[in-house]
Amino acid sequence: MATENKNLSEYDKNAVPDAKNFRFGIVVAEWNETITEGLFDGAFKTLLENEVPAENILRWNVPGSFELIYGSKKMLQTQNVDAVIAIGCVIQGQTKHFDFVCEGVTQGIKDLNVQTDIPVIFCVLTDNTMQQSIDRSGGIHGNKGTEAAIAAIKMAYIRQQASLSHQFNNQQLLSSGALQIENLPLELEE
Ligand SMILES: Nc1c(NC[C@H](O)[C@H](O)[C@H](O)CO)[nH]c(=O)[nH]c1=O
Ligand SMILES: CC(=O)[C@@H](O)COP(=O)(O)O
Repeated sequence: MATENKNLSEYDKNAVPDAKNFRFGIVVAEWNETITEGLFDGAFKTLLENEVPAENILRWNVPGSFELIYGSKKMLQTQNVDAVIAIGCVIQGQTKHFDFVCEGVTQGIKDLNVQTDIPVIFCVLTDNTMQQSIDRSGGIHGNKGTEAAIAAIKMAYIRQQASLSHQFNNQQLLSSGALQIENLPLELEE
């Protein structure tokens, strides 16, 4: 479904997990800052609407979308966060640079999701025109920042549940005697 048939800001609040104990990092690219500030506002307000305390939301700025990769990596490596939202806006110019920035940041954020334990949400507009970006950062098509905040809450919840399930399974195995301490599987680094 294309964005033009979906409002990016619409979501079912009853389908959003309890987020008040989660901590979120938001890395914001300064390129096209009128757009990225609109995306940040959408994400920040949505997290607050879902009872995330403002003090549980950490923001870092980076120069451009390509730097979202390194900024998100250092954020999740050094800060106590349950998910990171990477916010950027890439708009087609006169050259192929757009293609390389978009592909690079897409692959880089994908790699962080594969290689680390913290979900990194892709909130990067890759638009042909400024008007398309305006429409998707609080305009007629809603705000992709809102969509990203909901995704961040849902992925933080999945990470939490997966960790609890893993711990419970180990306890079950221990209490049943099927597994002895000495051969308990190594805990994944948090
Ligand atoms: N043209 C856009 C850029 N370009 C800059 C790169 O993201 C990067 O900062 C630079 O290549 C140095 O490494 N960035 C955007 O976020 N949006 C653009 O439209
Ligand atoms: C995505 C970009 O880096 C691009 O907007 C820069 O513009 P240009 O391709 O005209 O150099």
